[in-house]
Amino acid sequence: MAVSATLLNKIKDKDLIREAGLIGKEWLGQSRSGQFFQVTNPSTSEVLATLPDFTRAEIAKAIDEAYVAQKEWAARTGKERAAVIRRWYDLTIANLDDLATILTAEMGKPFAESKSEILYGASYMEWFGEEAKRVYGDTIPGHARDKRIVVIKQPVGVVGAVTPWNFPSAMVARKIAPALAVGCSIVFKPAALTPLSALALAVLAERAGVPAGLLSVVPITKSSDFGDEVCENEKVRKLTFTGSTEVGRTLMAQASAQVMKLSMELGGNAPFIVFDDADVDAAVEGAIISKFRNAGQTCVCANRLYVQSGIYEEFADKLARRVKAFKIGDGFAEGTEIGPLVDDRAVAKVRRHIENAVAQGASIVAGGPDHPLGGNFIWPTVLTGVTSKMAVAREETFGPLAPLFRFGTVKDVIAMANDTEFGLAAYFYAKDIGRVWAVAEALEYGMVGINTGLISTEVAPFGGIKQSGFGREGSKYGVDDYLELKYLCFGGLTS
Ligand SMILES: NC(=O)c1ccc[n+]([C@@H]2O[C@H](COP(=O)([O-])OP(=O)(O)OC[C@H]3O[C@@H](n4cnc5c(N)ncnc54)[C@H](O)[C@@H]3O)[C@@H](O)[C@H]2O)c1
Ligand SMILES: O=C[C@H](O)CS(=O)(=O)O
Repeated sequence: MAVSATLLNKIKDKDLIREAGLIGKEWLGQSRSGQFFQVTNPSTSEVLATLPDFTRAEIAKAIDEAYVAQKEWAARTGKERAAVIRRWYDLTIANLDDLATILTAEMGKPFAESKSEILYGASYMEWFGEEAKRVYGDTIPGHARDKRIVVIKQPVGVVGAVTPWNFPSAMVARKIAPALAVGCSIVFKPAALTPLSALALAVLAERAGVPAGLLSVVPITKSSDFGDEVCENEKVRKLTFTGSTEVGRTLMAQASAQVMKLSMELGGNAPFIVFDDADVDAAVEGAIISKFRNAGQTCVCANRLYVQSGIYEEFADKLARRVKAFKIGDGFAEGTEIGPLVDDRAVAKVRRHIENAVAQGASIVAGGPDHPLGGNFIWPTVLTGVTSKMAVAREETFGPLAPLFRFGTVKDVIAMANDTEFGLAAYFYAKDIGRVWAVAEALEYGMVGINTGLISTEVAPFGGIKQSGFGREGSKYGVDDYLELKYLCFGGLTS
C-alpha cells in the first residue's frame, strides 16, 4: 500500500492522508478481514490510496469505545466542548489547501469548489462550537402550589453517522460538529468512494483535543454491515444519514427495531421556476449556480427548470450561451468549472436522461452526452421542449443537465413543481411581492430560494419534507437532533 506520489507531492502535511481507519482510540492500518479497497481519482483513474476494508467487529469495537468516551465528554461544560471544536475549526482553516487537494483528488470537483466546501464544512464547526454554550432548557409554572417544573436537554449518547460522496468533507463536519457540541460521541461511515476527506478531518479533530474513542471513522465497502451493526447495537441511540431516499428507507426500517432517533437528509428533485416578471439575467445566473455547482451532483440542485412562456426563448438562449462557455476538465486544471462526474454510473444516468428526453421530442440546445475527454466527463447540457412524461421530470439526475419546461399560469406551475415525492429544495425568480409570498407558501419543500440559486448556509435549517427526509442540520435548530428533552417535576415544595 502506498499513497499516490502525485497526491503526496501536492500536500504539505502528508500526515493528513491516512491509509487507515480511526477505530475507537486507534488508527488501524489493517482490518480483521485482511481485505483492502482502493480510492481512485475520478478524473485520471489513478489509485490514490489503499484502505483497510473494516468489518462489523471493528464497528462494534468503535461503538464500545464511543459509549465509554461519551460519558466523560458529556460531563464537560458546553464551554469546554466549545473550545475543542473551535480548535478543530482553526486547524481546518489552517489546512485549507491540503484538505481541498485531498477532496478534489478523490471526488473530482474543481479545486476552487473544494476550497469552498472545506470552508462551508468549517462554518458548521464554528457555528456549533458557539451553540455548544447555548443548549438552554426551560422552567414552566407549576400545575400545583407544591410543584415546580424544569425541562433540561441531554445528549442522546452514541451516534451512528453515514454520508455520501458528493460533499465528502462538508457533510462530515455538518454531523460531527453538532454531535460533539452537545456531548455525544459519533461512529462515522464515509462513502467508500471518498473516505480520505473524512479521515483528514479526524486527524485534525484529534489534534484539536477530541478525546480518544469519542470519534471513529470507519472505511468500509460493505455499507450494509455498518447499517446492520449500528441499528442492532443497543449502545447506539441515534442514526443520522445523508444519502438517497432508497437507502434512507432501508435504514429507517432497520432502526425501527430499536425505535432509534433518526435524522434523514435524503434525495431531491428541485424545481427552478422563472416567472415572466423575473430579472432574466439574474435568473440565468441563479440557474447556473443551482444547476451546475459540483457538476450538478448536489441534492439541492435545480432538477427541473420551469420557464413562463413570455420569456422562455430569452431564458433558454441566455442559459445555453453560458453553458457553452463552461471550462470542462480536471479539477486541478486552472480555471476548470465543471469536473468529471464521480463514476461511470453517474455518467450513464445523465446520458440516459438526455437520450430518453430527446427520444420523446426534446431538443439539445447546449452540450450533449459524449465529451471528447471521455471517461467520467460529460458535456453540461441544456434541453428545451421537455415534458413531465420524460424520466428527467421524475428522477433526480444528479448531473450537469438542465431540462427546460414551458408553463403558462402560476396555478399550473405550482401543480407541476409539487408533483413529486420529494420535498427538499425549490427555487423561483419573480418580482411581484404578492406572487412571491403566494408561491413561497404553496411550494411543498423544506427550503425555498427566492431570487437566488444558492441557499446552503450554516445559519439556516437545512433539510426536507416528504420523501426528502426529516430533521434539520445547521442553524439554532441543528442541535435538537442530538438532544433528548427531560421534564423534571419537583413536588412536596410546601413553604
Ligand atoms: N439531503 C441532503 O442533505 C443530501 C446531501 C447530499 C446527497 N444527498 C443524496 O444522496 C444521494 C447521492 O449520494 P449517494 O449516491 O452516495 O447515495 P447512497 O444512498 O447510495 O449512499 C449514501 C451513503 O450511504 C451508504 N450506504 C448505502 N447503503 C447502506 C446501508 N444499507 N447501510 C448503511 N449505509 C449505506 C453509502 O455507502 C454512502 O456512504 C442523492 O440522492 C442525493 O440527493 C442528500
Ligand atoms: O448535496 C447537498 C449538500 O447538502 C451540499 S450543500 O449543503 O447544498 O452545499
